[in-house]
Amino acid sequence: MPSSLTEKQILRNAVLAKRDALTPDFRDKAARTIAENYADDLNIQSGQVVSGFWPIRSEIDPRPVLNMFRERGALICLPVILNKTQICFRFWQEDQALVPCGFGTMAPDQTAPTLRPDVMLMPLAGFDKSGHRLGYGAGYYDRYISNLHNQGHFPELIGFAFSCQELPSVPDEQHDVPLEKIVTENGLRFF
Ligand SMILES: Nc1nc2c(c(=O)[nH]1)N(C=O)[C@@H](CNc1ccc(C(=O)N[C@@H](CCC(=O)O)C(=O)O)cc1)CN2
Ligand SMILES: Nc1ncnc2c1ncn2[C@@H]1O[C@H](COP(=O)(O)OP(=O)(O)OP(=O)(O)O)[C@@H](O)[C@H]1O
Repeated sequence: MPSSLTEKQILRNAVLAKRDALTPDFRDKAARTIAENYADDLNIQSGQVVSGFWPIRSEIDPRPVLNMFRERGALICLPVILNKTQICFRFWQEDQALVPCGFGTMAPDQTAPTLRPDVMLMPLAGFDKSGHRLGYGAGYYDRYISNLHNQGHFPELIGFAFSCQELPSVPDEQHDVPLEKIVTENGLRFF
């Protein structure tokens, strides 16, 4: 719906400006606070496939949390941009070199196995109190998750963000897949 797309773009610009304004010190502390205080509550089990992301722009850095999960036996994977509509996730082993993958992202090269996440730590521009997520507007995650749902696989979806990215309301379109949880420097919330 064109009116809804316009509204999403306005919200995206406003919330990204807030995220861009956070200081480097605040960002580092937020990423460490989540790892130290809230990562345990996400209850990741050994053997689970967990997708993270390589932070771009002013995104929160999930790497401290991903390292913890890896130490506890989770298999960590990162998104790879395949083309204008599709992403996949490749296994990221400790100390494995990454290659540039578009839009500033880094990911394992094509020799790394493709994995299907059981738990997805989702990057986002904004979120609201009902768990609706606003991305960069490319629809990559919504499309990927809808394909998994069609295959009968329902990963747990966890937003990973700064608390200042909360919006009063994100327009909910039919293709938007809601989050189950969100973790910010202020704690873990369930929807
Ligand atoms: N860290 C991270 N990795 C990720 C995502 C993400 O949101 N964060 N993605 C989540 O989907 C996928 C990449 N999606 C992206 C989509 C758009 C833009 C972007 O910067 N778009 C430009 C417009 C580009 C153009 O003009 O064509 C923009 O919004 O200004 C970046 C990543 C996979 N990897
Ligand atoms: N399951 C889907 N199948 C086909 N097209 C889709 C699907 N999900 C989203 N899209 C398309 O992707 C575009 C962007 O959607 P939207 O604005 O919701 O992206 P976003 O959630 O901000 O981005 P992302 O999922 O990449 O983080 C829209 O044009 C939408 O029609």
